[in-house]
Amino acid sequence: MIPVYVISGFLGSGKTTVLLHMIKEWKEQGKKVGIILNELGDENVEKHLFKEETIYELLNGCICCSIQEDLKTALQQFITEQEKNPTDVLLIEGTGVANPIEIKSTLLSADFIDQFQLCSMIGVVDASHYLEYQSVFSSSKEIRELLREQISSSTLLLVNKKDLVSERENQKVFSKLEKIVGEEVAIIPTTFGKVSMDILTKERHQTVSFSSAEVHEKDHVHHHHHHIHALKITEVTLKSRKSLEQWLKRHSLLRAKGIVFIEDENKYYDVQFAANKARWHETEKADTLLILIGDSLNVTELHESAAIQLI
Ligand SMILES: Nc1nc2c(ncn2[C@@H]2O[C@H](COP(=O)(O)OP(=O)(O)OP(=O)(O)O)[C@@H](O)[C@H]2O)c(=O)[nH]1
Repeated sequence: MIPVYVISGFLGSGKTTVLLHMIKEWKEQGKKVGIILNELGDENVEKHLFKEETIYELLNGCICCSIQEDLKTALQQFITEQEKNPTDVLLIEGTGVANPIEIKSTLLSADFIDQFQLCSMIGVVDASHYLEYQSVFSSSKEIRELLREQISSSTLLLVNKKDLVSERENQKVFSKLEKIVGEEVAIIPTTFGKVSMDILTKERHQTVSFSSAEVHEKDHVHHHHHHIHALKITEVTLKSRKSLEQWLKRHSLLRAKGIVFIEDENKYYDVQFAANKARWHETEKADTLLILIGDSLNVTELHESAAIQLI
């Protein structure tokens, strides 16, 4: 049976960061890692990060309606590929708006239960935005419910971005999370997802393998998160980095990522915008594009505004 680790968490919480950390550690141990990535939007802008791994992508994941079918196909492909190209461990990263219960129930279904061993459901929480996302004043009911689902289905919680919060706030987030998951689930504060592999890979299936009746019942609850949209803009040339940051903030986007060309500097950048902060890394020449993700986006208006003010 192939060990599987599922990484879930809200948009921009640090899932990919944790994933890269785990891959690096496993590679150092000589293990071969397979990855299934589920991206919102029909393009995986982070593909360049996984040059050496075998990736199975579920693009344009409209989570609740299609993920299970797509995931089944990807898992079947993975099993077929195992014969030629054996992998020691499989990592699955959901989109920031996926409900991990759907991933869990697929892995525990009759088709796969003998092939995969679900070792842990790792939930990543952004400590610097948790309280805001839980507040009735600053987030929608949908986002609050989704976060709760992501948290309550985890068997290990990483409270990431510890560097951005005070000890007091960290403690507050910790207590709130403990109320949801109880004392059995370890809650570990992290910065850039750094945590020892012993903690990450500790077997936690007592809590993972819940009864088949429960899986069945949960399977039939449909969780719709259709208000969260992804929009792709291609051929992105910008005057300055600042102009994009201001534009993203003005439109209250939850998340943006992509590769853009900055005219003022004559350089290409990989940009990651999460929790109202942008991070820039210079990159090689590439096709430019931006994926924008937000709650109840007005797609037409955004396209028009981007065309006038941005590009
Ligand atoms: N300050 C700080 N930034 C972090 C930390 N962890 C991740 N980041 C940054 O936060 C941004 C989002 O991180 P990702 O790992 O891409 O988040 P994700 O959960 O995969 O995001 P989605 O693809 O939207 O689901 C990136 O710019 C990271 O470099 C952290 O602990 N502290």
